[in-house]
Amino acid sequence: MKAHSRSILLERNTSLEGNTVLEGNTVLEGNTLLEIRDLKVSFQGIETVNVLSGISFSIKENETLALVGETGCGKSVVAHAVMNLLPPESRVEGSIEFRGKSLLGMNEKEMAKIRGKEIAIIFQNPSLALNPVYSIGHQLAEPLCVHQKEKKKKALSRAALALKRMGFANFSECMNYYPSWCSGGMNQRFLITASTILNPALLIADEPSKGLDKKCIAELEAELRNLKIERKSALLLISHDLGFVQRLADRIAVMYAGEIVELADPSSLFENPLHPYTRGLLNSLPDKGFIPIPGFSPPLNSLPSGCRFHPRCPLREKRCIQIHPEIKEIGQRAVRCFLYP
Ligand SMILES: Nc1ncnc2c1ncn2[C@@H]1O[C@H](COP(=O)(O)OP(=O)(O)OP(=O)(O)O)[C@@H](O)[C@H]1O
Ligand code: NI
Repeated sequence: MKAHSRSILLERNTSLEGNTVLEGNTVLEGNTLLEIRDLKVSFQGIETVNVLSGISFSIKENETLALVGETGCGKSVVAHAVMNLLPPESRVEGSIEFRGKSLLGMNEKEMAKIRGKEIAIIFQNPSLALNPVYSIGHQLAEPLCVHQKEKKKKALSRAALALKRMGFANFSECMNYYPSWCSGGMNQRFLITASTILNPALLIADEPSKGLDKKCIAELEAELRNLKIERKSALLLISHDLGFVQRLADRIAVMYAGEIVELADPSSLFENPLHPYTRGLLNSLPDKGFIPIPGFSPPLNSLPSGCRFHPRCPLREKRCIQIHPEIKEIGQRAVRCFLYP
């Protein structure tokens, strides 16, 4: 079966059966929705900084893939590259395909048709993403008018229905609220309603749980799970919160200093982390004793030679200092480390 020869990082649709990914111990069937291949992003300023190097991964229909890693490792840049929202001073190489179509080659008009409708994003700061001068109802109805040419009245009633479906018992009242009247948690839920009102095949959520209290995080988690189960959406989930990611993701990609160092399903990753950085990251969790990884992530404009993690790695060998390791596939997972030949 061709599916056996596929790559774990890049799962191409090579057979009519579609591809499979591991979800815990169960196998998910589905077609590849998003495929990122050897993505490189640099920013040109006084000096050129290579922010992403050789990022490759794919997301299937209905799959949740999480990107985790310390601040500044490049998670949001991946999200912005997919949405074609990087600033003009950026240089992008590699390929990003959505349903087999290249997103990088698209002009703004073509991209506008995909944004919101096929791929939606929840940005890192919900209060900034909602417009303060329009009511929630207006902001929810607008994409329906723009993308689906819906009449205002019908769009408003569909918007109210979307809020009801999102679990707002007082959905009619919510339609008239303004973002400044509402809590961060509530705005985050409005934003998810707005982002998913057009039923996108892929939702990108950049730190959706940031700044929310425990109750709001639980609600958010239930909503994201709902999107997956009821609407069959795929999700690219970016988060610092490893517990949140563990509960929601089908696969987790661990990033360090602009590259993926490990990719695995949550139970393999949490029970048997392979990369020394992943091990360090897990040991720094409260229930594992809060042991921080010594040192800091290297600045992206002066990366160390060899393995980017070697200055902080307790297991480094001579070759780690000299040679940059490639990412290698081991069964259903992938790791970038010489410990795994
Ligand atoms: N427009 C830009 N110009 C120059 N450098 C940038 C630009 N945008 C991002 N960067 C740099 O790219 C690197 C990756 O940033 P990014 O926001 O993707 O990190 P992140 O992993 O999302 O971090 P966080 O967890 O804090 O959100 C950072 O070093 C950042 O300073
Ligand atoms: Ni970010």
